[in-house]
Amino acid sequence: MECFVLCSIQTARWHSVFLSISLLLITYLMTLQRGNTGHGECERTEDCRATIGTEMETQLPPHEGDELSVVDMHTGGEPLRVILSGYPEVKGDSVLAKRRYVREHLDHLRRALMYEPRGHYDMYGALIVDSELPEADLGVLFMHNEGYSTMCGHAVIALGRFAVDYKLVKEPQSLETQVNIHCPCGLVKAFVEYSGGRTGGVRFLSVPAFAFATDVTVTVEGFGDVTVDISYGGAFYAFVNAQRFGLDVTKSRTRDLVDAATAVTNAVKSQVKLHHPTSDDLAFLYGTILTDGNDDYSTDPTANVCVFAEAQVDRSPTGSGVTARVALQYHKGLIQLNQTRTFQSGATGSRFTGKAVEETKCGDFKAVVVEVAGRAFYSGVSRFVQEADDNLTHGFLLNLDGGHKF
Ligand SMILES: O=C(O)[C@H]1NCC[C@@H]1O
Repeated sequence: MECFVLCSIQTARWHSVFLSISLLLITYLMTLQRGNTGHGECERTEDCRATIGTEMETQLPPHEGDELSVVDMHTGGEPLRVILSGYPEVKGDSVLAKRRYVREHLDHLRRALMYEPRGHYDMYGALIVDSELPEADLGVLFMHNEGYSTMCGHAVIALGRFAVDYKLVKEPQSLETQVNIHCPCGLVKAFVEYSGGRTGGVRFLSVPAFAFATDVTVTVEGFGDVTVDISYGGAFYAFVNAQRFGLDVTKSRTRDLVDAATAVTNAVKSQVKLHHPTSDDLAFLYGTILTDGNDDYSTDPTANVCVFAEAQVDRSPTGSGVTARVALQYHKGLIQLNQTRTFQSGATGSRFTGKAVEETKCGDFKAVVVEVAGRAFYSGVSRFVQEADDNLTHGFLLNLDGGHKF
């Protein structure tokens, strides 16, 4: 009897321990099933994910000020961050005046979008603005790691698609839709392929391009006297065969190519005075393009690497650089009108084509209209925010040689 009672009590104890463990286990499993997210209304993990997804689309995290929304694209690997919202009104009665305005009053937004943590050293951006030209479909300001460019071919190729896809121009009627883009250097005409409801490759006719000076000798720190050509394709570039530095644009270390090109840029900036017939705003050296030296006409591709702004490396063959290089080749009698050449990026191997299509003038310079063609792709959309107590929110660049830049 005594044993029966004791044994019953013991059995009851075991039952209650078993029951408690079971309850705990069931609660734990239910929590797991709910995703343990705090979204009590969703019963299953998939429902919770869907709920979070919907909320992510509509709800921003804690922040102060306006969000900055963008569409990210790339052309031959070179990024283009197209800014959709977040900028205040850009004042100025011309695209060039607007470029001066953003440099003086809104540069913190360039740094926020181009620099880390939202961008990176080699990020590139486009801000769509109104144009004073009646024939322009849109105006654009270009931005990079140092400031604001006057021309950007890879961006024009991407913006051509963007303008059609985002209905900045009327519905495409034919296999090619024209988009007139007013860049700081002038009106650039882009032609966007359109078929089966999708936009595709883009060709553009740039502003008059000309050889500014050939066989100019400058003294380059670390390399001695170097002979360069200087040409304009909406922006000024110095051109040098990479062999001069014992380098190969497709095989050498990018660091070595950047160092040589940057040294040339510094030398030309300090030793050669540039001028442009239509505006002083255009009269500056944007960068140096190292080439493989294959400038005689050939159906084979010719490679180059463009180092522009503050030692920024173009992943694409550089639309404005191709324009300037074609003008230089034409000036030297190495190519004829309508002879198409293929230009390959030494950085990624991506390709553009380029040809001179018409002779023209730019002030006293004999110039050519150059057509460049390439293809851009979409890579994403983002909504960026800033928190007032984040002291890195305005952007910074990590300097590999030490320190950082804000
Ligand atoms: O394609 C271009 O013309 C541009 N790419 C980056 C540097 C140049 O602005």
